[in-house]
Amino acid sequence: MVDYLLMPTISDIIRLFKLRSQKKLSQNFLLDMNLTRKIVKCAGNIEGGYVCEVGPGPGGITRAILEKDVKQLNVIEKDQRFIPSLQILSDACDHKLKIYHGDVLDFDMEKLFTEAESQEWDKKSPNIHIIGNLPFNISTPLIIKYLEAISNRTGPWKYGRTKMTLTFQKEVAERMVATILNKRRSRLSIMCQHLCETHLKFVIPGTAFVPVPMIDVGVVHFVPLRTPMISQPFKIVEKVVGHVFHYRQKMIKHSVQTLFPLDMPELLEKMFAETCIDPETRPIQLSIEEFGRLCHVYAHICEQHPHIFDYDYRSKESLNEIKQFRLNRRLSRMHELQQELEKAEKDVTDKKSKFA
Ligand SMILES: C[S@@+](CC[C@H](N)C(=O)[O-])C[C@H]1O[C@@H](n2cnc3c(N)ncnc32)[C@H](O)[C@@H]1O
Repeated sequence: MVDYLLMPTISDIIRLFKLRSQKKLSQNFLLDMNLTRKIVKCAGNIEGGYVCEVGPGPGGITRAILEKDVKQLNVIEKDQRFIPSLQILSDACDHKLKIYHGDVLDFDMEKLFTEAESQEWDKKSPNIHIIGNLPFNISTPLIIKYLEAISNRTGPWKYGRTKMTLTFQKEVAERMVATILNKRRSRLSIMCQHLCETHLKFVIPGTAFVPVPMIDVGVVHFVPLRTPMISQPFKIVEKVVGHVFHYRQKMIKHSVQTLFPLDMPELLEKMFAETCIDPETRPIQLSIEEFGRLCHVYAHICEQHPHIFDYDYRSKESLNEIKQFRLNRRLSRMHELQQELEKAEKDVTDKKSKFA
């Protein structure tokens, strides 16, 4: 156990190393050990376990993790300025703290846990944990990266259903746990909940951080599900869910259309006919099971038309096609109106000649 009485406090470290927070790295520190301990408590029993902390900064959460007598704590920090103070902590705890200087977005975590005991996927979770007060600017891409790894059972999920306890901007955390019909329901709700039990544990007011950010922060705990709720590859689910929420307030017939070229209307029809979903539903009204049906039909369509998966309605060619399609539709409507007008004029002329 580390004797913190002999260690500089986190505030001392910030002062001694003249560490001014860097906005571009979303540095908002937690100096209150009661809060850092509360975050670590949300991770469950980590004693004797292998932990990876993302963005340790001056080490508030790091200390709270070490207090739990873990077997090994790996930390990944991008800002070089924190490395010397983390090194002091590592020396004080018999080097069970391993420091990695780098960017967590392209860090291969799999290698960190080779000594840990793995568990079969459908058994209990291994004693491996990912914990972090995440930098807000990378928290969404990072959780999407981790969800993809969960789906593929790679990285820390090669060892079983590794749990995560991470912080997010409160609104983002609320989106992750939002259930059907909740106004916060979004792409993140489906992506998180189809792969994990996702719990918002508690909210930390922005005033608890140094410097104080403009936002409050939610602590979210993730436990991967034994069986994903949507049994399709991550990329298919990500694409369908992303597109469906593209027009949040509109009926899904508009957003689902963006998955397909306009000159293949039969594919859009197939999506609704085969899923038995009303095209006038709004995205937040769909259950995960209904998203699953949309993903299955979409995957089936992609098997039959392999180019469909790469179709991007925002590409220059697609936008030109959409413009051309709309122009043609308008021209044909004008043509119909002109024909109706000519017919009406002819009727009037016929009637007039009848009464003359
Ligand atoms: C919100 S602060 C949290 C610091 C500390 N854990 C705490 O709670 O006081 C985020 C930390 O992540 C680090 N960081 C930012 N971007 C990073 C990245 N791409 N990879 C690794 N660390 C990063 C920052 O330097 C900072 O130390």
